[in-house]
Amino acid sequence: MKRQIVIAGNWKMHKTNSEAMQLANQVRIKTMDITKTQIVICPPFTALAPVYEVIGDSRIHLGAQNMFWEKEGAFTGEISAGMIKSTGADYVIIGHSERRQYFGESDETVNKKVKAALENGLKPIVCVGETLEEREANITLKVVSRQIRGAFADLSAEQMKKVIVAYEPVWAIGTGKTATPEQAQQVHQEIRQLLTEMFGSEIGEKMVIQYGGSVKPANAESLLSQPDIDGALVGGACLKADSFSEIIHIAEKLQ
Ligand SMILES: O=C(CO)COP(=O)(O)O
Repeated sequence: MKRQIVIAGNWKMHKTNSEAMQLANQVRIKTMDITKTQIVICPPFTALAPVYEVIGDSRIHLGAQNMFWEKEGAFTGEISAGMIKSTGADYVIIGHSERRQYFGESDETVNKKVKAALENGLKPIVCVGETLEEREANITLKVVSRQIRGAFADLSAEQMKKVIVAYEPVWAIGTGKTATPEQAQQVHQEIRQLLTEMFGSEIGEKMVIQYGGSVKPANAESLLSQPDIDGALVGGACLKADSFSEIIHIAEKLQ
């Protein structure tokens, strides 16, 4: 049986508050018939509270795109897990490749953030993935394993029950180049095997592993039909309610 599919939209640095509320409302209306698929939308920090007003207690969950690991203090410009939680969000994306590439995030900082998120009742969506150079050098598995071991160092199996992993090959993000379903499935299977080794078969079996990288209505079905692909982390296609809800409806039919 397929695990529950989780479709998350990473809005990245898009949408003013009024635009964000409009998009969230359109997504809410277009997904009213969805009962099985878990939907998460991740607007920028500034729009979290206003978007929560729109989605309220609907089945749509709210997530942030990043956070800092400290509780509070003199960290100008940073946002804590508790602050995110207070907006109504219950998810947070951690270690996105854009954060790693442009903002110096490392496996170590990802690990600190994952721990702080869990301590504050936020479910982390932890991103891993190789660059094109790494794929061509045949070190995809090595890179992804290092990222997984680093991100989840010192965590218990109990804590891992709250975690989602997103495999996002860097070369497929925003490029229109998707990993083929077979390429993605292979890495997902390897990630699941590694999680089983680290945390036992229950975690390995139940872990939701999303695929991200140019997911759109045209390729969603072939990706989501793979046995180890349990959802999608959608960038560009989540900025339009039509394409995002189309992906969600494709997921709904597969369960
Ligand atoms: O980075 C992504 C989601 O986190 C994927 O972005 P695109 O869907 O635009 O390739």
